Amino acid sequence: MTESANPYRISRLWAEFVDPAMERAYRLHMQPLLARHLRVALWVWGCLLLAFGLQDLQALGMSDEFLILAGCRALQAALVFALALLLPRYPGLAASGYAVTALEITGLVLFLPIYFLRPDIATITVMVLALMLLAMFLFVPNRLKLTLLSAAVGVTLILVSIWSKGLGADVIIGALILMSLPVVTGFFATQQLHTVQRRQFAMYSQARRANRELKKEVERRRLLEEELKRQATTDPLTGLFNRRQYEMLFRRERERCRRQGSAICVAMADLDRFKALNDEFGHDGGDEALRHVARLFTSKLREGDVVGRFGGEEFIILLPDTGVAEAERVVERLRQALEEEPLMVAGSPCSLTATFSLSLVLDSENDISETLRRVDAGLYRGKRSGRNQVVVV
Ligand SMILES: Nc1nc2c(ncn2[C@@H]2O[C@H](COP(=O)(O)OP(=O)(O)OP(=O)(O)O)[C@@H](O)[C@H]2O)c(=O)[nH]1
Repeated sequence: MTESANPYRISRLWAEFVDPAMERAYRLHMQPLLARHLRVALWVWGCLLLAFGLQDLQALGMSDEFLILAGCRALQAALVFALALLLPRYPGLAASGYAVTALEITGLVLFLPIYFLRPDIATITVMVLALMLLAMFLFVPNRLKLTLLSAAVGVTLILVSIWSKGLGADVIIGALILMSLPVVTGFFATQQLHTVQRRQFAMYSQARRANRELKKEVERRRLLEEELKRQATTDPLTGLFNRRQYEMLFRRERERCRRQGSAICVAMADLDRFKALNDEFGHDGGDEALRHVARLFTSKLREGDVVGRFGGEEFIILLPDTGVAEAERVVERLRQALEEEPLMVAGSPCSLTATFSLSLVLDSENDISETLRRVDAGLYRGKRSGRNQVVVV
């Protein structure tokens, strides 16, 4: 992957993902946490504003100066609490950062009057502002570039205020150095924190993506395995069990019936004069007829019964837990259904019958081929004596 195509690349300066979509995904992921942290910061901020108001009252009494400062603090506290109350409903306000930035800049503007109204603590005011700048970086969750914008506004405002009071360049430079310290410290500390958080998110996203790919691969392999198993066990033309599978099913059912003391019968069906049908409708028409027979047999039998394709136009039917009399009824039902169900081959109706032979599996027979030898003889008899009938051997 080239550097520019890497969606996890983080800008060194602003500690944000270069890819806007990834940055959006990160902020959406962090939104609940950011909203929670911001709420706490806002409540602390609002309470501090009110506490400072009490201190102003103590120092200034009920003077005009106090009322102006109190008005500024009350307005700022109201805005801070309003955002804190809005956050649970609109957590997106925390992730975008614009609302917090507007609040920070308003806060800095409303903080300034104290510098003019209480000249006795002007130096302390500048130091408090420096602390506020540091707190903005470290405790108020916001995007780094937006916090830097707020800090730049704060520094400019205080420097202009100092200048407007007619103080010398040395004082202005001193204030600038004092302000730079928290801004630089806060900037680099936040930059590191944001970079680490985004790296963690990148690792989390990569792990999630790898997990998704893995799940897809597992599903693909499962389907492939199922398909391979289906191909290994079924006849591709009719979808019926192939010889290997019905021989295995015979052994299993034979064993189960033996344990449970129940009977098991095996039947064979051979389509009558199938060669003629092939000759008349072509090989494709013959295939269509074979699929029709497979569907018909499967639909007329019980779930536990087994239908397989022996080869060509011959079918095998295993009837577990079934005695000869019942098996004969079942097979006769198949014969009649085949005779009666309309079969359309290549759009034309065509009559199709089959000769059936069936037998009970004897105690001595453990392999289907032993039973089939006898069943096959019955089939031969049925063909010779007119076809379209059920022979019990
Ligand atoms: N279309 C198609 N025909 C098949 C397939 N397998 C075997 N056949 C055809 O089935 C026909 C079987 O013919 P025969 O064994 O002579 O038997 P029949 O014509 O059904 O005559 P009887 O069994 O005596 O009633 C042959 O023409 C084979 O080519 C197959 O998969 N598809």
